[in-house]
Formats: sequence, structure tokens, C-alpha cells
Amino acid sequence: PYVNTKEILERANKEFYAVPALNINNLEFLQAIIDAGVEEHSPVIIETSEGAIKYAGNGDIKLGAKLFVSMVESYARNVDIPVSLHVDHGKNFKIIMAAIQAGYSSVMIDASEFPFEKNVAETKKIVEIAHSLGVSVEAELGRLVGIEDNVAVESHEAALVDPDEAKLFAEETGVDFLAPAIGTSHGAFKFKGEARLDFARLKKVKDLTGLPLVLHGASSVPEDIKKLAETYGADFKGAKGVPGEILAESVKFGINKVNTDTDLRMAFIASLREFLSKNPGEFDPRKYFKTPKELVKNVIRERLRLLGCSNKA
Ligand SMILES: O=C(COP(=O)(O)O)N(O)CCCCO
Ligand code: NA
Ligand SMILES: [Zn+2]
Repeated sequence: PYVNTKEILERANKEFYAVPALNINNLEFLQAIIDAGVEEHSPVIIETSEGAIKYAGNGDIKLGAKLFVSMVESYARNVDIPVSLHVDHGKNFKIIMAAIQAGYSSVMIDASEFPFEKNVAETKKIVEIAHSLGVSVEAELGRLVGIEDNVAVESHEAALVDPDEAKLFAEETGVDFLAPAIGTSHGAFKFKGEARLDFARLKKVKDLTGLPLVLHGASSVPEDIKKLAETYGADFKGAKGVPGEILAESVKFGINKVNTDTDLRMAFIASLREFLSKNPGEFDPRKYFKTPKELVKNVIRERLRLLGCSNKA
């Protein structure tokens, strides 16, 4: 069934596991996610960035939002796992409103680049509107910067979430789930040295807010996927993600939603490169997208098991 993200995350929060939030821009990744969830009997959270909404709507954001809602809702109705649809990194009021009106389960208002007071004000505004329409809300505190191992540069410390601010933020905004910056960053090049997240800080945010917490920049960049892509011509030198055991650790300290985009992209392109080089005569997209979809599905299945949400449907 098509459900509200809050329903998925409140159970995860209570039962100490996490659910991946998986980004899509097209039909193939959605199919891979649904199949992974069904095969693992697991809830799944589908998320679209503002760019994905523009992409699907060919520039028309209302059309893009409606298209994603109808695709996700239709697939969700067809399977017996909980599925929700979320706006990732919402910054543009028009896009957030289009998504709410189209029927998204939840939205992120990302005002983390602004000073605390403005982040509170922006988030509060969206929470009031979204809650009046039964939509749940995510916000972010701190900024996504990789913590260089052992180089506790002043600026990096300043970018990480302040747990006392998080408590105040939760009380003042009524936000449903919160993304505390604890040392991750988006994309495939997250760390120069050792991957390190500030778990002490994370635990304080959990203890002070009690909210379901979100880890952004959580892709792992699995070594086998990186190698497969490079074998067939990709240049992913220096790519490094959050190791699986660190993701599992973050769940112990209170993470319940794990945003994952890069790993799906890397799996798809690695498999597509391999397929195209081995099948030079193929030109049916349903054929050349088939094994990439399979690999994305299997990467997701593994992540569902790692995060403890398999068999939680
Ligand atoms: O936090 C994340 C996931 O980041 P990543 O998958 O790059 O680790 N997202 O919000 C997904 C969209 C931005 C990154 O591509
Ligand atoms: Na998000
Ligand atoms: Zn993010």
C-alpha cells in the first residue's frame, strides 16, 4: 500500500532499524526498488529531488510531481509492502507545494544553508501547510561536509549539527523527522582518508529530540560495483562512500532513514557498461536496461538487510 513516510519511520524509530530512502528519476529505478522491497518483504521510501521532478515533467513541475505520484501510488497499490513518496532537498516553495498538492507522502524543506532562525521560520511555514494536508516533513540541521580524518578543522566542526540547537529546532518547528549533519556528504567522493561519522553528536541529537533521524550522503560506493564499472571503462578514481559497517553503526545511534542515490546510479551504469560491451547488437531498452535493473535491485536488497528493515513490511 501507499503510506505516509511518518508511519514507516515511527515504527523504525520504535523498533531500532532504518529504512533506505531511494532516489529515482525514471521508471527503471522505481521498478528495481519495488522489486527489492517485495523480495525482502520490506518497507521502502521513494524520494525525488527537485531536479527529478523537473526532469520527469520535462520542465513542468506540476506535471512531474503528478507523474511520480501516479507511478508510485499505482505500483504501491499493487504490492503488499508499505511504500511512500518523499521530496528530497526541497528548497523551492512552488515545487514543495506542487508535490504536496499532487499527493506526495512527505517533503523535506532544506533550509540548512541559512542561519538557525531562518531555518526554523522556513521549516515552520512548511510544517503548518503540510500537516494541515496530512503530509509529513523532514528538515536538515548543519551542513553536509566530509570530516577529514583527524583534521578537526574549525569550519568542519561548525558545519556539523549542534545537538542543543536540534532540541530547540524540533520543539519550535514540529518537524516529523530530522537530518543532522554528522560528517557525510553527497556524491561518490565523500572522504579523502578514513570514513568517520560523529556518532557521539548523533546520539546526543537522538537523546534530545527522540525523532526519527535521517542520514544524508549515506551511499557506500561498494568496491565490487566500482571495480565492475572501471573494468568496462568508467573513471571513478578516488570514489569512496560510507562503509556498510558504519551505516549499521549509525542505526544503533538513532538513524532511521538512510538517503541513497549514488549507489543506485553506480550499480546501474556499471551493469549497463558491461551489458553494452557484451551485447553490441542490442538496441531494445527493455533488454539493455534489464540487467542494470537487476543489479540495482540486488544492491537495494543487500542494503535493506544491512539496515534491519527486511521482513518489517
Ligand atoms: O543524501 C542523499 C544521498 O546521497 P548519496 O547517495 O550521494 O550518498 N540524497 O539526498 C540523494 C540526492 C543527492 C545525492 O546524489
Ligand atoms: Na530527504
Ligand atoms: Zn541528501
